[in-house]
Amino acid sequence: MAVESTPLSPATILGYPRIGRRRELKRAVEASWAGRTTTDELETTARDLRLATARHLVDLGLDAETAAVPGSFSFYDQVLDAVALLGAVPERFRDLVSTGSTGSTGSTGSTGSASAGALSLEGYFTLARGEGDKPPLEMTKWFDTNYHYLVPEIGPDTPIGFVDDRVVREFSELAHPADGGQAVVTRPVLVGPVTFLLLSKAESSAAALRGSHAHSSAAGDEAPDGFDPLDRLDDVVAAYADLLRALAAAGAPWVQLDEPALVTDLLDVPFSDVADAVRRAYSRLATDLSPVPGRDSTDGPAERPAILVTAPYGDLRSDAGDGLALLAGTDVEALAIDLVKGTVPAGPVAGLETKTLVAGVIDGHNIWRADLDARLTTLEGLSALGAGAVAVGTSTSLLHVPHDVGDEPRLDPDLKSWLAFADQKIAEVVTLATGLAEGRTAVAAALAGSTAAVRSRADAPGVVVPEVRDRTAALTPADVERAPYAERAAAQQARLDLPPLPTTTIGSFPQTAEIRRTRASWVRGELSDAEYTTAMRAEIASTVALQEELGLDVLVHGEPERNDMVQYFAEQLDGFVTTVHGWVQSYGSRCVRPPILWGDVSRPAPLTVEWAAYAASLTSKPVKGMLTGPVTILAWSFVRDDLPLGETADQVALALRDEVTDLEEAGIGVVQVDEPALRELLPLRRSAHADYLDWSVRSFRLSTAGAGTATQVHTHLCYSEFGQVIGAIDGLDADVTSVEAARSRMEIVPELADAGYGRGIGPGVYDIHSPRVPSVAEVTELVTLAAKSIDPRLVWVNPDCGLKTRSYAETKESLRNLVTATRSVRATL
Ligand SMILES: Nc1nc2c(c(=O)[nH]1)N[C@@H](CNc1ccc(C(=O)N[C@@H](CCC(=O)N[C@@H](CCC(=O)N[C@@H](CCC(=O)O)C(=O)O)C(=O)O)C(=O)O)cc1)CN2
Ligand code: MET
Ligand SMILES: [Zn+2]
Repeated sequence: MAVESTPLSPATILGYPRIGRRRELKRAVEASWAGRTTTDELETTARDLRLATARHLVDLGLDAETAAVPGSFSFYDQVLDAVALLGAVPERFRDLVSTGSTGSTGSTGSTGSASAGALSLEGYFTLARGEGDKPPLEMTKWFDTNYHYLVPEIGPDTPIGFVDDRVVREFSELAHPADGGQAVVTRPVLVGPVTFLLLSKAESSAAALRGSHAHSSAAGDEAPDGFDPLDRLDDVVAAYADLLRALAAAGAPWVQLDEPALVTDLLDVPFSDVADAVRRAYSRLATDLSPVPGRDSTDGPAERPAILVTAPYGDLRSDAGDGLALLAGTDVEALAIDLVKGTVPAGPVAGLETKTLVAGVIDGHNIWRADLDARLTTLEGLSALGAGAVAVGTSTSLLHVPHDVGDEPRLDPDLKSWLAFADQKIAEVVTLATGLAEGRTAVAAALAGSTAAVRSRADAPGVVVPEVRDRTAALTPADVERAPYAERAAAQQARLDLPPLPTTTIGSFPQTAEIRRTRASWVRGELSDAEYTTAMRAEIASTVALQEELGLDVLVHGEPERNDMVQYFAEQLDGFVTTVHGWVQSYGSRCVRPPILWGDVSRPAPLTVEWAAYAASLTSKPVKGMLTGPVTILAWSFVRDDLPLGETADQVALALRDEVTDLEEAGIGVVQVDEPALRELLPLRRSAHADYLDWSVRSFRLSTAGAGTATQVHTHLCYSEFGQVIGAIDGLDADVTSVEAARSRMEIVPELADAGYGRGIGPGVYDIHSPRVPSVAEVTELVTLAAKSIDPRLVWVNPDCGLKTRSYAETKESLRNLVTATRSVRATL
């Protein structure tokens, strides 16, 4: 087998959506979880999907033989896949592991402390979803995206070995398809060893014994003294070496190792430590293992495939150090760099002369059709770097974009001509590769089409709306200021008359299958607008009645009318369009359809007032109006690339500001503006933080500062490691801030107090990511803890986040316990 001679294809992508064009994988996975199908049936569906996808990518122009097609499938998450590959299972799940025969070709368990064993597919899902009293692996945002990965827990004794050859089987199944049809030689994609460990948290042995789990921030806090997951690098690398041997034996010419940890400063690891780890890992994998047969005058087979290391999501070079020079200094055969977010040096880079440079010139994280002419110029300029070869690629995996613009018949044709989803991006990559190899004339028609689309977009009505621009241009510092907090707090208490430790929820109540079915019928035209409104009002009425019965103090309408907290707003604002099939995986089987923000934003009519006012008409308790903030609307949409984000944020903020005024006029005295994505949009490089925090905080304040003194403004943040934005939380100037805190046992409260935060704070006492019902004792303890760390008059009691993904049974019981516990603590104040 002439594996050594396969050069990497000149046109490739770093990854492709795996959920399926019609969310086939989501449906199959959820059916299997619900027990409606067996795991064998799930495996079959997944295999069919992988085969069909690989052949589809070949049809789109990726080469079937030169590893152009990435093997980037996952049942749930690529980081969890690495945990399974390594058998790196936390103590509390160790009973799920079989240590006997694993069915693996290379299950030598290369190193090992505790014996590493393979997880079944059910076991794999159990790590993701928890079971009984065993909480799942924690979930957190993947770089600056709305994708969430599962956080590995690695301790000094965590088993680590090559225990699961799923990747090898997935390669072989496409290289030698059982149906005798088109074979595809893929490039298996794995999280690289350095990134894997940098994203892991230290497993606390104490927590492992208790069966509870260590908290998210300050990983290592409870872990054995001084242990750092990176201490296990040699073990992880040894297991990867075994995997690479197995892939080589199966005939894989290339493998892709993703190392995005190299583009961020946010992991709090000095560059010198990262550099040491990279050098050590890749000297073992790339230098010590032979990529060609017969090295050292032996007749041995190749020991590994050629290696492509990728660094998506940002710039490899920063003030901290030069990650490009670092990678170029290793013996891997190819490097992929992000040329959408990253920059290139002007001159040659030592070490690149023997490597293929995969130039990520097509944006994997946004949906605009590329200016191919400009991108070709960038590609031509890369010759200055002195790489052995240049291939064309995407900046990131295409995981973050929907499948196909052709699937959106309802989009305006002009607008459609400006867009490229995953399949269109593949065509762009292929065109650029042809243009680079054969010259511009070979792709003249495609270049002309791209240029025409870019021009038509720039000139289209709605892209620039003078009235919107005039309004943002006229803003003054006074527009982001409210009266002093003390004055507000007094006016609000006089109006709302709340008890100490007021109880509330974060907004959504369970999105039941019935609500979704009703909306689906309405979207299909089977229900009239009036019938749909009646159904949603009935849902609101029952949610309000439930909250009254439970004895909550500040009620919500429950958000039943929202398909999604961002899509719902985008559907009603000018400047956005939404899609029908544009699903993107957010985590596991959960998907979102990010709206497309294409023009200047304005609000043609009120967005939420009718629903909130209806809820308020049903109760004498205060009802909290519920809006999504400007930063989160941008973070979870595809944003325009022709206007600075800060300016777009101000446009959205002004639309929300008008909504706040309308809510006030409808008699609503409490308004919450959610900003769960404040942390997510934080730039990966520290040098960009001040500017980001400045515009994000300003736009939030712009959206809320029109509120009167007696109107109580709440905000809600979640999915956050708060440390990096703690100053910004104070800067938002909300009267009450609710935050995720149940799993970290309220640690955010003293942190906020130390940072000088002195307004209302609602640390979550109920972890809504799990079906577990918190007991009265547990909530009592958490509330007591919070009231000890900050002035108890500031403390609110609420769940961690909205209840939309929970069932009514759990919700009722949990909220009942929450109210009971609060009353008992109140009695002690
Ligand atoms: N945009 C966004 N990003 C976010 C969050 C969020 O809420 N929104 N939360 C965080 C966590 N991420 C999440 C992402 C998705 C979901 C989620 O529940 N997604 C739903 C889809 C939500 C939705 O758009 N629902 C639509 C469409 C629902 C649907 O699939 N309908 C069926 C038909 C309905 C039926 O007959 O049952 C269909 O189209 O086939 C609606 O309610 O109208 C899912 O994957 O299942 C939850 C959390 C972070 N990022
Ligand atoms: N108001 C929203 C809800 O309760 C906030 C969610 S934050 C992801 O669902
Ligand atoms: Zn939330």
